[in-house]
Amino acid sequence: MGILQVLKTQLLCHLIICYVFLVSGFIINLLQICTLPLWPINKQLARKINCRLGYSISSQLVALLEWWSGTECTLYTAPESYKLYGKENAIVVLNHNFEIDFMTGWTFCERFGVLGSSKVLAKKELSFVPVIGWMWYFLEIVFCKRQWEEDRKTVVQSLRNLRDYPENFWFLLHCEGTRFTEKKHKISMEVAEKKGLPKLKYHLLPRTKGFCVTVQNLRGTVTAVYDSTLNFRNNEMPTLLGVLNGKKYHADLYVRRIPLDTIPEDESECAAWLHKLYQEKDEFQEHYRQTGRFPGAITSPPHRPWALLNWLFWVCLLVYPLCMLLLQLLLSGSTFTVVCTSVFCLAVSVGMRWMIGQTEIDKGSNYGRDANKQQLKDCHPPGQQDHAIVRS
Ligand SMILES: CC/C=C\C/C=C\C/C=C\C/C=C\C/C=C\C/C=C\CCC(=O)SCCNC(=O)CCNC(=O)[C@H](O)C(C)(C)COP(=O)(O)OP(=O)(O)OC[C@H]1O[C@@H](n2cnc3c(N)ncnc32)[C@H](O)[C@@H]1OP(=O)(O)O
Ligand SMILES: CCCCCCCCCCCCCCCC(=O)OC[C@@H](O)COP(=O)(O)O
Repeated sequence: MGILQVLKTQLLCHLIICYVFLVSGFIINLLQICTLPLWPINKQLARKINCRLGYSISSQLVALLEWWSGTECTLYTAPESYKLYGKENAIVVLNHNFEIDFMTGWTFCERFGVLGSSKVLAKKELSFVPVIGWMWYFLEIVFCKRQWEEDRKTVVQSLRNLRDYPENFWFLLHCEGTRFTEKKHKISMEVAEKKGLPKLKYHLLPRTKGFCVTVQNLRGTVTAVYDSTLNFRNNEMPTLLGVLNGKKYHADLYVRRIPLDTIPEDESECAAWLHKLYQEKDEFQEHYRQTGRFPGAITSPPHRPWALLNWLFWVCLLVYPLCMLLLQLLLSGSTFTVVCTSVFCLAVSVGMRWMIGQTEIDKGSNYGRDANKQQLKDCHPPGQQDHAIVRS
């Protein structure tokens, strides 16, 4: 192991990275608040400014993945589709199996110049995560409680707001609605069985409502669906802590560009279309499992330097004052100040660890596991309900 690799595993480095992320994030959140008076005067300008500010936060995670951990991101796609990436609005349908799939998605956004404007249908809980969740308010991210009756109105309204968005954007949908676990998979396949749908081996059954409503409301704004299937080589199960420790992973993403006008307008046909898409995605994963690659040509988009430059800018700006502060603190000789600062640093570290915990699958929600007992009941014929509940 080289010196650099050892350095990457050091707690001090992690603390500095987290400090830079947090402090720069709070500064940017503050700048985003400063754009509030601009919204009623010049909404499009406010949106463009927020895209740049948002970029300055999310690109730090891209820099961490690309430059710190050196993770390789390979794209399998048709050359004729490749030409259009970044030049049109698109809905991205992505499997949800990995703790860092959001970072990998962001890395592809960065390579095609749509990172600042990228959107997602995200669970409401993420809006409370400091820095990223707060940044998302200003980027008009669509949040859902994953309770359709409550979500219907807000999701439709938020999608309609995106119709005149001034920048090209990719709107990400994890139609499975939650990350893959064996338990959730088992329950989800029980639902599939009851609905007479073919079983999926590598995916949970997709929830169709979010997809159908997105297609409906963004028709005319978005030109294509990017069916994206992600996997990592050699059965790697990447984690954010692994990335922070400088571990190099190998992401493979297979993307098919599907023109939006080929997707049925009728809701039940649209839902059936999505179920069929997930069956195809399952076959691609099977192909990957068997051959170690996806079908199609490899057309890896080049690295761009901007994420790294942005990160270095914040490091230069924030690390020097930190050193001065710590030096002054030590020289002050006040035990009280030193203890208070240590407690403060400890609290920040705990907060940071909590944020990282948001990405961890084993700390994930019960959605699709226990929370959907009622829905499972609805799918079961009378008499079989208790069995399903006990197993959930
Ligand atoms: C060239 C490169 C291309 C691509 C690059 C890749 C990516 C880059 C793109 C963009 C990046 C942008 C941002 C990335 C950054 C961060 C993202 C990080 C994470 C955020 C992600 C999340 O938060 S995921 C969780 C929230 N999102 C969703 O849930 C979306 C999917 N869900 C839906 O659409 C739902 O329909 C809903 C949320 C709108 C409503 O939820 P609800 O639970 O009420 O669902 P339904 O009413 O649909 O559910 C009931 C139906 O489901 C059946 N059911 C019951 N139990 C189960 C079960 N266990 N499993 C499956 N199905 C079940 C039930 O029978 C009902 O069936 P119906 O037939 O009646 O619908
Ligand atoms: C350079 C900085 C290093 C420090 C990084 C701190 C990062 C904090 C990141 C918080 C961002 C959270 C995005 C997580 C996305 C995600 O994957 O959410 C899960 C949901 O889809 C589904 O949840 P679930 O139902 O629980 O599976």
